Amino acid sequence: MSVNYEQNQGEIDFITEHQAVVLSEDEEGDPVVATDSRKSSEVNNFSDAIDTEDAEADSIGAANTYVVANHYNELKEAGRKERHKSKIFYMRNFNNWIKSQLINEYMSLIKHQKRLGESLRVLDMCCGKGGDLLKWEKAAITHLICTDIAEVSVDQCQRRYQDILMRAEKSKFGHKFTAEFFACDSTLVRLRERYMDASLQLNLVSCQFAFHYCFESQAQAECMVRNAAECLQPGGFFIATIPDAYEIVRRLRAAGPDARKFGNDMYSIEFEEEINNLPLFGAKYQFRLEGVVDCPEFLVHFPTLVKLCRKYGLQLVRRTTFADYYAETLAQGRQLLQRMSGLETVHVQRCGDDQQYEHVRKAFGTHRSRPLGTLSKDEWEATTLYLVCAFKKCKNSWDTNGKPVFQFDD
Ligand SMILES: C[S@@+](CC[C@H](N)C(=O)[O-])C[C@H]1O[C@@H](n2cnc3c(N)ncnc32)[C@H](O)[C@@H]1O
Repeated sequence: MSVNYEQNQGEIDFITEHQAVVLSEDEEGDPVVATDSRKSSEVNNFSDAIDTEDAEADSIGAANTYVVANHYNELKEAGRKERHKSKIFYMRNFNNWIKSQLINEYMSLIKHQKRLGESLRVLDMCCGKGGDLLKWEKAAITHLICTDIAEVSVDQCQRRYQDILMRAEKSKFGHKFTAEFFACDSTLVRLRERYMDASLQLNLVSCQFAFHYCFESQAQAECMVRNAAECLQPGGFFIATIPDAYEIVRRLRAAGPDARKFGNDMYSIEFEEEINNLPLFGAKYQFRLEGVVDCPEFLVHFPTLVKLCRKYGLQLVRRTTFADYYAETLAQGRQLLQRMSGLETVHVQRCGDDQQYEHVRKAFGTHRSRPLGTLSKDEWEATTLYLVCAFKKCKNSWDTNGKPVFQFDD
C-alpha cells in the first residue's frame, strides 16, 4: 500500500474542518506506513512517546541527522554585501517577512490572554544562527530558549543575543529578555530535560524551516512533536513553516510521468526513490537552494502531522500556503514587507522580455510607469513550496491511568 501525498477533496475538507484524519486512500484510522523492509519498525501505530532519551540514532532510523548537522555547521555566514548579491536575496527577505507575520499573529493572540507584565516564554526549536532573535526582542518576550543540532549555529546565535542585550542596555527603547542556549537534536532528545528549569511553561514554540527533518522516522517525528507540545501552557501555540508535501508531489507529477527531479535555477528537489511508493516517514528527497542548502529532507504527510499533534494536545488552527498567507496578511504587513526588502522593485518598462518578470508584464502591461514590488519567477516558485501552520495547546483532564484527556474545541 502506498501513502497518498496528493491533496484530494477529502483532505481539503479535513484541513478546513480540522477533524477526522484521512491518512491514505485505504486507511482511515491510525497511520500506516508503506511496506518498506528497511523501516519495518515504523510499520505500526503510533507507539507511546519514546522514553529512551538520547536514543541511538540508528536504532530509530535517524541516519541523516549527522549529514544535516554537518551541513549547517559548515555553512558560512555571508556578510551583508554578499547577501545583497545573492540570487535569492529578495526571497530570503520575503521568507523572513512571512516568519515575522506568523510570529506577530500568534504573539498577539497570546498577549490578549495575558495581563500586562506577565511572563512570555518562547522556545525557538532549530533556531539556526538566531535569525529570529530580533523578532523575539520586538515581541517583548521575557525568556527565550534556543536550540539547534548545529553547535556552530547555536554559538553564533548566543553571540547575537549578547549583542542585542548590550544594545538594549544602552538604548531607552531596547527590550531585555533572558535566554538559554544548547545544541541538541530535537528529534532524538527530550528538550525539557535540558532546560534550566524543567518545570517551565512556555507560551509559544516556534520551529521555522526545520520541522520537516523529523519526518525521517516515526520515532523522530513523535519526539519532535512531544518537544513542541509538552511544555506549552493551555492556550499557547506551536507555529512552524514547512515544505508543502502536496505541492512538491504536484510539481513532480507535472514534471513528467517518470520524473524524479524538478526545480529551476534557484532550487531543485530530487527523489532517490520511485515516487509512487513513498513511505509515510522517511520519504526522502535532496533539497538544493542556491548557495545555502544542499541537504536531505523529508516529506511531511500533513494529516499524519495533525494526528500526531493531537496525541500531544495540539489542535490545528491554521494551515496556509505561503502564497495564501501573503495574500491574507499583505494589507496589514505591507509596511514591514517594504522595510524588510521582501520584494524587488521592478520597472515594467525596463524588464524587456526577461521571462523572470513575464507575470508583471501580463498583469500591468508595458505602459505602467510607476515601479512595483515583486519576486522573480524562480524566487516565487521556490518560496511557494512552503506553508505556515499553527497548533493550539488544549486544556486537559486526566484519566484513571494518569493519561491526559485533551479537550479539543472541534
Ligand atoms: C533552514 S535552517 C532554519 C534556521 C532558523 N529556524 C531560521 O528560520 O532561520 C534549518 C535549521 O534546522 C536545524 N536542524 C535540522 N535538523 C535538526 C534537528 N534534528 N534538531 C535540531 N535542529 C535541527 C539546522 O541545523 C538548521 O539550523
